[in-house]
Amino acid sequence: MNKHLISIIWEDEKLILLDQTVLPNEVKYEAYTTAESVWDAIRVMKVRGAPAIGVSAAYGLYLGVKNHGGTDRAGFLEAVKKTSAYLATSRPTAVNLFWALERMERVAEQNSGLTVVEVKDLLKREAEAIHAEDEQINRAIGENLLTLLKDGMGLLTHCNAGALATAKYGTATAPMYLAKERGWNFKVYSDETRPRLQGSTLTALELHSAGIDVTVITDNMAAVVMSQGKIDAVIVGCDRVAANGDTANKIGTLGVSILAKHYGIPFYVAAPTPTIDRNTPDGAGIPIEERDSSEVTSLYGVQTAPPGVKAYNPAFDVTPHENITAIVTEKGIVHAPFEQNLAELLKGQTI
Ligand SMILES: CSC[C@H]1O[C@H](OP(=O)(O)O)[C@H](O)[C@@H]1O
Repeated sequence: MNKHLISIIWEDEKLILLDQTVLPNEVKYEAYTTAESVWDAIRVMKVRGAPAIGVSAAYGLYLGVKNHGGTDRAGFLEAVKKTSAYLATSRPTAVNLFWALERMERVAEQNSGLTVVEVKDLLKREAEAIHAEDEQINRAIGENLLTLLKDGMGLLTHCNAGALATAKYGTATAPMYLAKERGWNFKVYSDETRPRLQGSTLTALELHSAGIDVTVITDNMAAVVMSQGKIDAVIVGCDRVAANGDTANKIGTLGVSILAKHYGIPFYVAAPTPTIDRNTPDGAGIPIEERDSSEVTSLYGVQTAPPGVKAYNPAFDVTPHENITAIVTEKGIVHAPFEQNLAELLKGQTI
C-alpha cells in the first residue's frame, strides 16, 4: 500500500482529500472545512468511489453543522437534516452517500435529548467510525476474495475500486494487496475506463506504486485479453447493489460482464454491505448519473470530437445478477439466488 496515496485524512477538524482529478501527474492534498466545499469535491470527483464518497459526506455533514449557533435542540436537528439533504444532491448513484448521511442523521435523532454540543461531538465520532470501519470492511472483502483466487492468476478490473475509492485497501483491489503481501505471483489488467480514465490514472498508479504487476489496456481490449486466456477472473467494485443482486458500477462494467460470461470467466463484485441497497428491488430502480458531455468530447481540455457534436455520458451501467458469479462482501461470499442469499446475509442489520 502506498502511504502517500491516502485518499482521505481527518486531521485537526479538517477533511484533507487527495485531489484525484490531477493524478497520476500530481499528488495534491486539499483541506476542507465546509459542507459546500465537500459537496463540490464529490461532484467534480476530486474524491470519488462509493465508500470514499460516503466517508467524505459524513465528515462534510459534521463540518456543516459544527459551527451551528445556539442551544436549541430542534433547530440543530433541523440544521443536520438540511445539511444532509444538501450533501445528498452531490451525486445520485453511489448508495454509500445516502447510507452514510442517514447514519449520521440517526445519531442526531436518537440523541436529541442531549445538548447541541454533545450531539456535535457524537456526529464527529460517527464520521470517524464510518471512516475506520471502511478500512476493516475492505480488508475482510480482500480475505474473502482471496479464497476464490489462486496464485499465478491473471485478473482484470474496471475503473478504480481501489484504495483511492475507499479509506484504505480498496474493495476489488483488496485481494491484490493481500496477495502481494503473501508473495503470490499474479498479473492485473486494468481497463483504462473511458471517459474519466480511473483505471489508468488511479488503479494502475496505486497497483504499480505497490509493486504489483499491472498492465493498462484500453476498454476495447478486454475481449482480446480474455480470448488469449490471459484472464482467470474479473473483479470489479460497485456503487449500488440492488436487492436482487443487479449491480451498478462504472460505465463499461456491463460489457465486461458479458465478455466474461462469453469466455466462461468468473465475474466477482466486491461489495461492502453499505453498498447493498435493500430498498431498491432491482437494477431498474438504480439512479444512473449522467455527467457533462464534455467528459466524452474532450480529454484534459483537448477537444477530441467536433465542437457542438452531441455525446452521451452515463457514468454507470447496471450488470444483471445473471452475469455475476459471486458478490463478495465483508460478511461473506454470496452466490445466486442473490435475492434470497443477500437477504439472509443482511438479516438483522439495521443500517
Ligand atoms: C469501491 S467502489 C468504487 C466505484 O466507484 C467508481 O465510480 P466513480 O469513480 O465515478 O466514483 C467506480 O464505479 C468504482 O467501481
